[in-house]
Amino acid sequence: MALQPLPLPQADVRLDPAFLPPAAAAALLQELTATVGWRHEPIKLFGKEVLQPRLTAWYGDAGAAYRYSGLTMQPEPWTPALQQLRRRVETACAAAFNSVLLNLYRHGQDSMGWHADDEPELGPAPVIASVSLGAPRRFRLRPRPGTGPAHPPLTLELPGGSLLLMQGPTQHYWQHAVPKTAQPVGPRLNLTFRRIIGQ
Ligand SMILES: O=C(O)CCC(=O)C(=O)O
Ligand SMILES: [Fe+2]
Repeated sequence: MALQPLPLPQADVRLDPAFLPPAAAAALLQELTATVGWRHEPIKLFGKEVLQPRLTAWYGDAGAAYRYSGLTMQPEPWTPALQQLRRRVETACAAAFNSVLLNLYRHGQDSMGWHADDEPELGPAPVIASVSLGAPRRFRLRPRPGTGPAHPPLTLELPGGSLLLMQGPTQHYWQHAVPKTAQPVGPRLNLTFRRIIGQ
């Protein structure tokens, strides 16, 4: 299959629900779950430090540092499995990436709140390629409050092995989220490949 565009105004979002063959997706999920250096990072929420509702890791080229809360964060070096996936994603997206953020949603209570990936390090039109492994979870898109187009929110189900590409003006005009679910769901591992520009 190939990437198919979603009909959203002021956005360029494309989905391939079957990017990785099931056996390859299952093997990669198993390998990454076991070998990635997962962290449980705190975030500030309304002035209080709480743990993020998911585990994270960050890999990339040595030059792909980014600033976060006044700290310069250095990525872990690419593992062979992540490097191979990066090349495959680059070919499918016709884009180059120098880092990947991994999120492990351990169960239905792990989630990601509404946000846009619009950090200055990602440049004016970020290209974000998102690979999902494991349990399917809902992925929501909504117009950015204030600047987004008048359009209802959209809910997608991202299955294991899928590839979602967000590029062009998407991060300017839209936000996305992975809501919690009361359903019993197994772990889901998501990788967002990014290009960090200019140090
Ligand atoms: O888990 C997902 O599908 C989304 C992850 C995401 O939005 C991010 O890492 O910025
Ligand atoms: Fe995001």
